[in-house]
Amino acid sequence: MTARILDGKAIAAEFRNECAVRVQRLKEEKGLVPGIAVVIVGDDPASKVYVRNKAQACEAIGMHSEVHPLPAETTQAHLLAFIHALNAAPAIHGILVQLPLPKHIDGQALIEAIDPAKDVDGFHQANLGGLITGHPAFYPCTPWGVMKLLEHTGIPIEGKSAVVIGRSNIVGKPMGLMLVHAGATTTICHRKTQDLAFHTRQADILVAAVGKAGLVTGDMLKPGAVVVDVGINRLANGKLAGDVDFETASQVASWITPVPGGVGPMTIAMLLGNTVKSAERAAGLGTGAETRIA
Ligand SMILES: Nc1nc2c(c(=O)[nH]1)N[C@@H](CN(C=O)c1ccc(C(=O)N[C@@H](CCC(=O)O)C(=O)O)cc1)CN2
Ligand SMILES: [Mg+2]
Repeated sequence: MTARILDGKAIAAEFRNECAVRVQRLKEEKGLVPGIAVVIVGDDPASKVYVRNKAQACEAIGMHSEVHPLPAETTQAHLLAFIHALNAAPAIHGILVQLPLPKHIDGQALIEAIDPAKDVDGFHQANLGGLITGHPAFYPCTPWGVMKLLEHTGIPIEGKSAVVIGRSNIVGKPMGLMLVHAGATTTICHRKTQDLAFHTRQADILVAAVGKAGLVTGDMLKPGAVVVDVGINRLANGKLAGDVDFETASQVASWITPVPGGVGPMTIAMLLGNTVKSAERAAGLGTGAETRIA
């Protein structure tokens, strides 16, 4: 079998176009421009690129975006005060703090300081907790993007066996919950899992999100599996690689995401979706139902 490519770049572009229409509607009907504020602390080169890409994507669909670069030595107290000011800013509908943060910063405390109604990353405990009942204000962007990619295959999730590798708060755990809500029998594997291949071979849907280049090889897959690679690993030669060994996995899977061009672009597109949703709520438009996953 040679897998079909789940083209995140193209699917993200389609979704951004839908967001652009919603932004236009907000402007015309409510005179409101959705606004996002991104806080970045320090000089992490990859983070700077991601933040720039987010700002460009927002501006391209007519949103207001502001990036607040702060020096690595910024104090926790200053950051908290900064977030409180953004919470109170009426032109800002979405706030995010780019991760990773410098070691002296308590990132979770910053996330908890964001108004959950503006937490467009979906990382606040109120939103992650809301995933249990299926009704968070916002879904975390990466797992929500994965759900959109799965939807694109046209393969029903209900009743399928899903395996997520990775148990982070921002990808693995919310991913598992979203798959459960969609009706998959879901296993979350992680670094303590014994015999990873035993689990992955049961998976109709496999999501790899550990940050270990080439961890999943073709022989670890069930033939015909849908394989979604969240990993973005920078190799010594400067190239990017996913957590999945694309060459061998694409011989066994039915669908597979590339790296780059798979999940990454979806993460940014879903951030736009969350921010537009927040602005729609502020304007009294929409019910939120369109972001439901189950
Ligand atoms: N506050 C947040 N911090 C981080 C998040 C997040 O969702 N919120 N996720 C990642 C970084 N990230 C967005 O912030 C992100 C990473 C990668 C991509 C992307 O499009 N990747 C490209 C490849 C880009 C490259 O060349 O390096 C791809 O996969 O095609 C988008 C967003 C951690 N921090
Ligand atoms: Mg990708």
